[in-house]
Amino acid sequence: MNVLLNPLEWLDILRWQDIADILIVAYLIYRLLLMIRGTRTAQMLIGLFVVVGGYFVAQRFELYILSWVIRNLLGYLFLTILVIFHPEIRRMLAQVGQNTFFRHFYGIEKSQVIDEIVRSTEWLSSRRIGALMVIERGIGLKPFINSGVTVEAEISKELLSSIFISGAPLHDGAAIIKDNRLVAAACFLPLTLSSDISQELGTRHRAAIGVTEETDAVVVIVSEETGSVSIAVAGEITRHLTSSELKRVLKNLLGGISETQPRKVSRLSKLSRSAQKAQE
Ligand SMILES: Nc1ncnc2c1ncn2[C@@H]1O[C@H](COP(=O)(O)OP(=O)(O)OP(=O)(O)O)[C@@H](O)[C@H]1O
Repeated sequence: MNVLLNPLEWLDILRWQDIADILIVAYLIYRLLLMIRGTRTAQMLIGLFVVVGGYFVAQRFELYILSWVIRNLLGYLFLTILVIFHPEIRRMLAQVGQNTFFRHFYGIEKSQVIDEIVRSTEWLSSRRIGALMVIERGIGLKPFINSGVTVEAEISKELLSSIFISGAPLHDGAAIIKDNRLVAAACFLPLTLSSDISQELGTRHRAAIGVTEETDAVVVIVSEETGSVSIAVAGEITRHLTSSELKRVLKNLLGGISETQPRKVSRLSKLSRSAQKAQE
């Protein structure tokens, strides 16, 4: 195909499929950029572009050894991308599966679990008992479940609360909820390495953010120091929630409305309003 055609000639040979093709690819790139914006993946992607750019420069100036080295490196590019971006790829695929259309096939009913979680956080927060509750969504949490102690029990405010009482054998670590059941406690989660997080937040909050960077889980945190309740999702934390705010956000995230994008504290009211509308 002659790429030096003038714009009118281009219009002549362009099929509707080509336009659809371009729009789909542009949309996918846009979604990808949205997903990685502000994350360490964005920095890695820039690094990758620098290497690819280096290759073209080396070719242009006939630097044969450098070209050879970069060409061999790029040979592993596909594998490298899979390894570097595997959390994003998993999250992206899970988001596709969580699309409202697909939800109709497996309809998640979590309202009772949400009530028990909220009642438990109220109880824990009023007594300043630290807690970390991870709720599995699309992406399996098996490695984290395996790091703790199997529980396999029906969720109740009493059970959840008693797990975190200081000195209880399972209080240290995270409780994991899967398919409306408490499956494990005392689980170890990966800590986030992000430097954007407030210095006030210690390892409990860092672990909550860490697991949401790698998976699409929703994490509820009660601070032992302040009693403050927070929620973490998609690598973002929203702090100082009241019980009704927590309930609304959990309903929004687990109860049917697709909300998997990173959110910030300032988005809470918007999030809550949309959840409220959905309830009406
Ligand atoms: N990687 C981890 N996985 C699971 N739980 C963890 C992890 N790291 C710390 N925790 C939990 O957090 C507790 C320590 O919390 P720490 O005081 O350091 O954090 P914090 O964010 O300041 O929370 P708080 O506001 O409750 O004090 C540990 O006793 C443990 O229960």
